[in-house]
Amino acid sequence: MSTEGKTITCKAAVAWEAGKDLSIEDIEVAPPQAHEVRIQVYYTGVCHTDAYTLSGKDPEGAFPIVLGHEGAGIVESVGEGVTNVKKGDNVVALYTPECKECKFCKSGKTNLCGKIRATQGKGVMPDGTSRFKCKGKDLLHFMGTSTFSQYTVVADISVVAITDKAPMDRTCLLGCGITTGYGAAVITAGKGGVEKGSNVAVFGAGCVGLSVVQGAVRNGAGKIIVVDINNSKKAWADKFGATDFVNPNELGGQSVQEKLIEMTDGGCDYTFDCTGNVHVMRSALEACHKGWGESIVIGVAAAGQEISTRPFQLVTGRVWKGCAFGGVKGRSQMAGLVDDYMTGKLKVDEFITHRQSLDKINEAFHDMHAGDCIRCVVDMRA
Ligand SMILES: NC(=O)C1=CN([C@@H]2O[C@H](COP(=O)(O)OP(=O)(O)OC[C@H]3O[C@@H](n4cnc5c(N)ncnc54)[C@H](OP(=O)(O)O)[C@@H]3O)[C@@H](O)[C@H]2O)C=CC1
Ligand SMILES: N[C@@H](CCC(=O)N[C@@H](CSC=O)C(=O)NCC(=O)O)C(=O)O
Ligand SMILES: [Zn+2]
Ligand SMILES: [Zn+2]
Repeated sequence: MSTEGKTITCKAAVAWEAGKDLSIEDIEVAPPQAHEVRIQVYYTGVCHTDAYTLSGKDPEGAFPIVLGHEGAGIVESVGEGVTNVKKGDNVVALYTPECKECKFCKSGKTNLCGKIRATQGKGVMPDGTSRFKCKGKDLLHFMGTSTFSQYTVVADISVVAITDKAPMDRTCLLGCGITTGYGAAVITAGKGGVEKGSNVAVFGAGCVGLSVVQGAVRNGAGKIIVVDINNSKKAWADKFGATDFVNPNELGGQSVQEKLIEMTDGGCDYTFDCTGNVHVMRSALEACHKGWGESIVIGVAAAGQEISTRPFQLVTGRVWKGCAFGGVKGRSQMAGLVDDYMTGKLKVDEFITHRQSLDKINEAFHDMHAGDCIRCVVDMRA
């Protein structure tokens, strides 16, 4: 029996309040309105940003909410006026939408689309309302995607169709972590990616950091130095093609920036913060080469946290920049990433260290904090 045009009751992991476990609930998901798409979510990754918002440290975090933003699934139905995807398409949800017509999209300078950012940040659909209800209460949407529900509704500009040949338990990870790190290295850094032979340091060897390493390898970087406080990450760094590993806690009196400057004859051409720690961000900037070194902030830091350095660091030519979703334009560039995955040019499977079913999604959050987890994929149908 078709569910088109009807409210669907399904399971979802609801965050009722900050700092508490998610609760598996039956929720009602309303049909998609004009320019909206209802997706049956098959798989979702759990990203540190979900944990960050759940912790209560996100200034935009509000509750109750359906978190999750790293999801793949199949379009169940579309609202009026939707032309970019159709019922039955395999899709990836995009927390960085691409309308192709706003000032940002047309600028050619950024992947940040401005069309629905304000409502997305408030946890509602572009018309200002929610499609989720539980126990008579509206639930908020998260990052325009809310993939911790078996069905979700997203704006049509927040979804991209991909080949049905690609396994969804892998493509879900292209919805955030892998794309973010890889894009930061091949799109955001420099003038279109790190150049061949350049020296790179990656702070934090999680899914995002290892994806930066993957991008740096792809672009033929010289030294690729992974910096992490967890020695077990050395094996991971090696696996993805890093040339060196530094544990900042094992440098005696030397600072990590001094160590990296020493290792690279004056400093790195590119550094990436993939930790979300503002002190690490400072080290990453100061480890850059005088005159041209660029540091890219990817990590998300809590409300109230600020970065600082001596302005002299910038006066003498180091550059601080950052990116969301790696600078990748989801609707235009996702198919290329999926192709790269399917043809063996982009590692994805290698990031999956843990798997859980929806009813065990809180375990996925615990896995994430355990130190041996790169990504946990949650099967939303189990
Ligand atoms: N800008 C964007 O678009 C996106 C941003 N993010 C953000 O990127 C960050 C990384 O995400 P993810 O890869 O999933 O996170 P992970 O926690 O998996 O990776 C972070 C790594 O950094 C290590 N680390 C922690 N402190 C330090 C330190 N002082 N020096 C060096 N390494 C350190 C951690 O070690 P340990 O294992 O010991 O904790 C861990 O290996 C998060 O802040 C996340 O919110 C994520 C996706 C998109
Ligand atoms: N509400 C948060 C925003 C945190 C943030 O920067 N998010 C990234 C994506 S992180 C993915 O895992 C992002 O897309 N930023 C651009 C944006 O427009 O939000 C906060 O205020 O800290
Ligand atoms: Zn994420
Ligand atoms: Zn736009």
